[in-house]
Amino acid sequence: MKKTLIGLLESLEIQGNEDIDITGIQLDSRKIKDGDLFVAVSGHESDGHEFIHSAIENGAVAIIGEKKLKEILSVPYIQVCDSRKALSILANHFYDLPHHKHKMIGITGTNGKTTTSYLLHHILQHNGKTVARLGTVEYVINGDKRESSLTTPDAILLQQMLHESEDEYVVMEVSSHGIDQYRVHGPMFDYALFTNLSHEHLDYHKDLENYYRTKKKLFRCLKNEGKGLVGTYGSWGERLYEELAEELIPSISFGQSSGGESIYLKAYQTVPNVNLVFDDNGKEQVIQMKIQGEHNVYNAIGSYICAREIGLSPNEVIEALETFEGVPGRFETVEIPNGARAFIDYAHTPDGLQYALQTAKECTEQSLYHILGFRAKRDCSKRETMVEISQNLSDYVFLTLDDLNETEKEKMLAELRELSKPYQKIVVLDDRTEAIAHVLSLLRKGDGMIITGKGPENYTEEYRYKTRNDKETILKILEESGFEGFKTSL
Ligand SMILES: CC(=O)N[C@H]1[C@@H](OP(=O)(O)OP(=O)(O)OC[C@H]2O[C@@H](n3ccc(=O)[nH]c3=O)[C@H](O)[C@@H]2O)O[C@H](CO)[C@@H](O)[C@@H]1O[C@H](C)C(=O)N[C@@H](C)C(=O)N[C@H](CCC(=O)O)C(=O)O
Ligand SMILES: Nc1ncnc2c1ncn2[C@@H]1O[C@H](COP(=O)(O)OP(=O)(O)OP(=O)(O)O)[C@@H](O)[C@H]1O
Repeated sequence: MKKTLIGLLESLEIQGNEDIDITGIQLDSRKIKDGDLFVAVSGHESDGHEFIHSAIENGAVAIIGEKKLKEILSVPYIQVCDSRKALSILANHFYDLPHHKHKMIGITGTNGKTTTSYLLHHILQHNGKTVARLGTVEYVINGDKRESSLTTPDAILLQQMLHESEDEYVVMEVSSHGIDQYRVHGPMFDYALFTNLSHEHLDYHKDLENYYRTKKKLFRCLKNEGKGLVGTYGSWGERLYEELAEELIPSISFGQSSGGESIYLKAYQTVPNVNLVFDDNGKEQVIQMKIQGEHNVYNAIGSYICAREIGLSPNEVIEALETFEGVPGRFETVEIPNGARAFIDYAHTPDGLQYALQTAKECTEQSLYHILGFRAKRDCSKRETMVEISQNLSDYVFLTLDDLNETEKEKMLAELRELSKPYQKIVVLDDRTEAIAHVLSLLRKGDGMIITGKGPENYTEEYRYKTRNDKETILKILEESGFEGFKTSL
């Protein structure tokens, strides 16, 4: 790709005569190549403006920043009000407004983004459409899988992938960080889907009101003909739906009750599998899925409504939903030959944990064992509530390590011990894989073990078992114990 600086600046409405070629845009001075434009942002950890010289040394031919510099640079410097916003606009233009090529579906909410994006991907693909999917687990473009760096990639990577993608549809998760940092910006979505909102990321947003307002901004990124799809099974969704109506942003709701919607849930069952009965424009429909849990009732109906809005028939959507196998690390099940079960789930918020444990409890006839930890340097204010939920819904609780995020192990263990103090049945174990081995040795017919927090994510710490993640650990221990014929849900 090649664009002129002045051509790019026109999109920012800044005058100038810097007639030089720009061959790439970078946010990180370490990634700069000859001919790139470097955008300096005032970050949360460091200040991008401090890396301007290093960017120039690495080959940057122009710099955009939001601070007045004390010196004159050897390359043009353009000062803007907000570097991240400018970056979003520039990246969009650099890659020729690639959202126009696709039907774009943005999914936001505290929980259920990944699951809903997988459901929609599956429904559309099952019906012969080509689909890109961007989110926490991976980025899939033109059928190729790439490692995901952030749930919502930065504006440069996002626009680059949208440009590269030849897919008709793009289903992407939009995090509140992504919205706040203008990784998405401007009218780029055909559909914006809100799943729910609950306690999460308060280290970043400070309170739920700010968190909500940030999520709501996604609905300002709808294209002219775009539509909002709002889960109203929680009070924040109800509020959002009302506010969008007041602001004349076309949207439809999905939830438990009929508030005049054309599609609404009539009844459902959550275990052994999700079964839904709902009304679609006066006709009763039934879906029998392979996945479990009340939360997946809402994820299924949200994806159903989106697929119907896109133009698929009820049968086309239902047939696809009934063949959906599940999402890696989202209530993934391992059937142990002695009649016990293990569940791996990515729940890392109080609300998600409530749903995950409730589902595990419903799937377990005897005792339920819960193994959980907390990622260090992430919203600590949710930890006490999560421990309380675990204490209430499981019979035995084991607190162990999650991603330490460069925190001292002893410091984290002390925090876990403090959290466990009020509860007698909570045990703190420092090796996640040993905690799994210990609980596996206790499981009898009818018992369940649920491990939450990491889903399919790989360990960042060294443990006794040299496995990469919770699922691998379970399978390795079962193999070593001589169990044969165990079945996994994915
Ligand atoms: C808290 C947060 O959101 N941080 C994001 C933010 O980083 P930042 O503002 O703190 O950047 P910084 O590290 O202070 O550095 C400032 C600038 O200096 C630049 N720099 C830095 C060093 C250097 O040598 N040269 C250089 O140019 C950096 O590239 C950056 O542009 O902007 C960066 C560039 O876009 C992101 O990579 C970074 O995500 C970090 C890695 C992160 O962990 N983010 C998480 C919290 C996040 O965004 N998660 C959400 C999902 C959450 C969820 O729903 O679970 C996501 O969408 O992934
Ligand atoms: N609709 C929902 N409501 C509440 N909890 C949910 C819902 N869907 C999933 N969960 C719970 O949240 C966990 C994470 O689900 P999922 O990955 O789909 O959410 P997410 O919004 O993508 O989260 P993240 O952005 O952190 O990856 C699941 O493992 C489950 O425990």
